Amino acid sequence: MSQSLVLAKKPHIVIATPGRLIDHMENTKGFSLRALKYLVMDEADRILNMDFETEVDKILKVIPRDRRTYLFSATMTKKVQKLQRAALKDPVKCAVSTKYSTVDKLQQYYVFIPSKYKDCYLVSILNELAGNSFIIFCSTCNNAQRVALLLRNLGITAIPLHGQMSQNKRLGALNKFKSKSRSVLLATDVASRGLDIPHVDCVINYDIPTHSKDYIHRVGRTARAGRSGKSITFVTQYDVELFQRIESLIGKKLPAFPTQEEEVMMLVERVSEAQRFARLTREEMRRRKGPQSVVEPMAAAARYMGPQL
Ligand SMILES: Nc1ncnc2c1ncn2[C@@H]1O[C@H](COP(=O)(O)OP(=O)(O)OP(=O)(O)O)[C@@H](O)[C@H]1O
Repeated sequence: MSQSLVLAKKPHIVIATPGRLIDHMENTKGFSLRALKYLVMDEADRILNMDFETEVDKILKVIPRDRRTYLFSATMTKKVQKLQRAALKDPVKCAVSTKYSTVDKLQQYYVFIPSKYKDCYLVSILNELAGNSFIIFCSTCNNAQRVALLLRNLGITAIPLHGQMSQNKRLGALNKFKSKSRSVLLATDVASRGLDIPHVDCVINYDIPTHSKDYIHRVGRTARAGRSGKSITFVTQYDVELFQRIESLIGKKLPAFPTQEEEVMMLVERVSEAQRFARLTREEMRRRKGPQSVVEPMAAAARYMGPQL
C-alpha cells in the first residue's frame, strides 16, 4: 500500500525486482510504464535467466520500443546477446576486459579436503584468521543455517542470510554483520551479487559454486574499491571438475591455502559435538514449528554457546 502511494507521486526513477514491478503494473491503479525512457538492468545476466524470463518479457511488451536500455553485469551470457537481438536497437557492448577477471588485490586460494572434514577445516581457518570479517557461501539455505548454528555452538559470532528468511530477518542479519556485531555471515547465492560491505576481509566458498560465473560474483564481495581481500574455496573429492572450470574461467591457477592437517584433526571431537548440538536444535525447531521452520533456531544455539576455541 505504501509503495502504491509513493508510485502515485510519479517518481522519476523506480528501482524494482521484475516480479514486484509486474505486481504494480497489474494491481496499482494509475501505475504504468508507457512513458518509460530508460530501462536499466543491473546483474542483467541474472535478470535474464530462466527465473525471471516471463516477468522480463511482460515488462518488455508494455514499455516503449523507443527507449534507452542499459545492461550491467560482471558476467554476461549468451542470453543477454539474445535479448540484444530481440529487444534492442543498435546495441553497443562495453567490456572492461574480454575475459572474466578478478581484481589484483584479491588473494585467491583453494583447499583440497575430504568432504567429511569440511566443518573442521572451516573452524580451523576461522580460528587462524580470527579478527577478520567473513562471508561464507553455502549451496543451500539448510546448509547456511546448519553451519551458522554449528559455528555459534563453538562461540563464533555467525549469522545466516538466505532465501527462506523473511525480508525483515534478512535485513536484520545484514545489519548485524554490517555493524560488526557478527563477524561471519553464512549466505547462499542471494548474497553473491550487489552486496557492498567494505569491511569484508575474506570470502569462503564452503560449497563450491555449481555455476562457475557465480564464483566471480561471490569473491567480488571482498577486495572492493581498491581494498585487499582473500578468498578460499573448499574443493572436495567431488568438486575437482567444477574447480577446474572456475580456474579456466578466470584464467588463473590458484595456490593452495596452507593448512596443518594434524591441527585440523585435533578439532574433530569438539566440532562433532557442536554438529550434534546443531542437529538437535534443528530437530527441536522442526518439531515445534513444522518442517519449514529453519529460520530461527539461533536463539536456542545462543543459549548453548560452547567454549571459545
Ligand atoms: N569511482 C569510484 N571511486 C571510489 N569508489 C568508488 C568509485 N565507484 C564506486 N566506488 C565504490 O566502490 C564500491 C563498489 O561499487 P558498486 O557496488 O557500485 O560496484 P559494482 O560494480 O556494482 O559491484 P557488484 O556488481 O559486484 O556488486 C562502492 O562502495 C562504491 O562506493
